[in-house]
Amino acid sequence: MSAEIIDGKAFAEAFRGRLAVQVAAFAAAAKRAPGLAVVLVGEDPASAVYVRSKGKATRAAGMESFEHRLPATVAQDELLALVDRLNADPAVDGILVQLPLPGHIDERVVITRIDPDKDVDGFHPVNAGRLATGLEGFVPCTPLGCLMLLKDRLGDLAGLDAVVIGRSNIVGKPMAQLLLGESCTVTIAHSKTRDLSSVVRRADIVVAAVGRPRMIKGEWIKPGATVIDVGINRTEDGLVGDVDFAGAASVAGAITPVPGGVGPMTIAVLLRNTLVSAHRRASVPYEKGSL
Ligand SMILES: Nc1nc(=O)c2c([nH]1)NC[C@@H]1CN(c3ccc(C(=O)N[C@@H](CCC(=O)O)C(=O)O)cc3)C=[N+]21
Repeated sequence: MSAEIIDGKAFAEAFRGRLAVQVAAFAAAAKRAPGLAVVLVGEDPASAVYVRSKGKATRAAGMESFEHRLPATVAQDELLALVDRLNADPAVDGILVQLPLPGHIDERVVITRIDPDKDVDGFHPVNAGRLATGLEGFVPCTPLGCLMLLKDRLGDLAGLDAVVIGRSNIVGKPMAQLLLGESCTVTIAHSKTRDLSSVVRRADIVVAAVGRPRMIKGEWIKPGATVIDVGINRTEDGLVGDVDFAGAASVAGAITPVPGGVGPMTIAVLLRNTLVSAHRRASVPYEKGSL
């Protein structure tokens, strides 16, 4: 058996096309475009690439992109002052401070300074709490993108066994919350989990977000399972995921590739969250479920 390859790149492109139509409708109603501010501290080349592709995608969807570049040596207070200005700027619906930040800056302090209602990354503890308690807020882009791919393939997820490998605040924990919200039976596995292969073998849905190249082996996968690979690891053989793709693709029912799977969904959901924020802030109603 050979798995269906879930084409996240094509899905994200189609989704961004639908978003552009909804952005135009928002702009006509609100007399302004949705605005996303991206803050990049330092010159990390990989981060600079992401920030550039976010800016391109933002403009292509008809939104305004405000890019702020600060030197790696910037004082934390100066970064916080920029966040304060963006919080107060009516043209800014979404604020993203690219992580990681230089060592002398406390990421938690910066993230908690962002207005939770502009926190389109969904990283603010208020948004984590809203997700955990079922309140409206912002959900982190990568796990929400993974959920969109899962629902597109599987429809109703209720009752399915889901295993999330990784417990980060950015992917693992919110992914588990989302799957729980869909009435999956959710297991969160991590580096201290005993007998990981047996835990993975139970799962109808496997989400791998550990950041270790090809750690999840094909023999661990239940035949027919859906495998979502969040890992982006730069290795000597190029970009690889957390899942041994060749091994898993021979047993899974469907699997996301790296690249071209989850990554493009992250940016598409960032635009989606920004448009949702714009609607809420401008009190322009939108159809729930259409975004
Ligand atoms: N506050 C914050 N929010 C983020 O969302 C955030 C961040 N900081 N810091 C960096 C990571 C990384 N990230 C990616 C987004 C898209 C791709 C993506 O589209 N990847 C392509 C491949 C790109 C390549 O070739 O490198 C793919 O998987 O097909 C990857 C990684 C968002 N991040």
